[in-house]
Amino acid sequence: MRIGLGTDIHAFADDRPLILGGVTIPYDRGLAGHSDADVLAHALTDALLGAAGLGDIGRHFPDTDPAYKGADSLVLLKEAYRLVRQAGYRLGNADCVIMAQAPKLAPYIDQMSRQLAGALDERPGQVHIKATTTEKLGFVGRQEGIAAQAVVLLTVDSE
Ligand SMILES: Nc1ccn([C@@H]2O[C@H](COP(=O)(O)O)[C@@H](O)[C@H]2O)c(=O)n1
Ligand SMILES: C[C@@]1(CO)OP(=O)(O)OP(=O)(O)OC[C@H]1O
Repeated sequence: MRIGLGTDIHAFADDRPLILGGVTIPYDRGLAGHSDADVLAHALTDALLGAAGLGDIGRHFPDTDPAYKGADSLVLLKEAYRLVRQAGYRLGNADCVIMAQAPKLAPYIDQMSRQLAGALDERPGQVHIKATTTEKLGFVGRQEGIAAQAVVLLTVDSE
């Protein structure tokens, strides 16, 4: 088995949709980024790449490349996992946490699991997601942005 850790942070921005785990969340602001700024999908992508020893999201999908401007992060996640599978690994499970003071994310968590697992062609039960505030502390608490972390376990693919 191999373990991987991913962390990502994006600042809030006006006039952007808020997309987390492939789900568009109704809110008055979104996140700034070169892609759709799906901070959760990016953290999971980095965890998968890290576990397989394949670097990070910026190495595979640079934010200097116009091809990824406005990119759907689920497409990037899917491509990263294709590389992970090609390297001979398969997802055991992922556990993720979103740090957001607002909005309330609990109603959307199951949908995010389905979206992320769907992009990987794996089962929703393999991608667990949680949300927490930071009790109004720090940049998350001041509602300046959202952070996400993910850990994954990969197994050696026996197929
Ligand atoms: N953006 C968020 C943050 C948290 N939740 C849910 O609320 C619970 C309590 O959060 P605390 O930060 O006060 O511990 C947390 O366990 C989540 O279920 C949420 O839905 N959206
Ligand atoms: C996804 C990419 C590429 O569009 O851009 P961003 O949306 O800015 O996201 P980030 O997590 O800062 O880095 C990865 C980038 O390469």
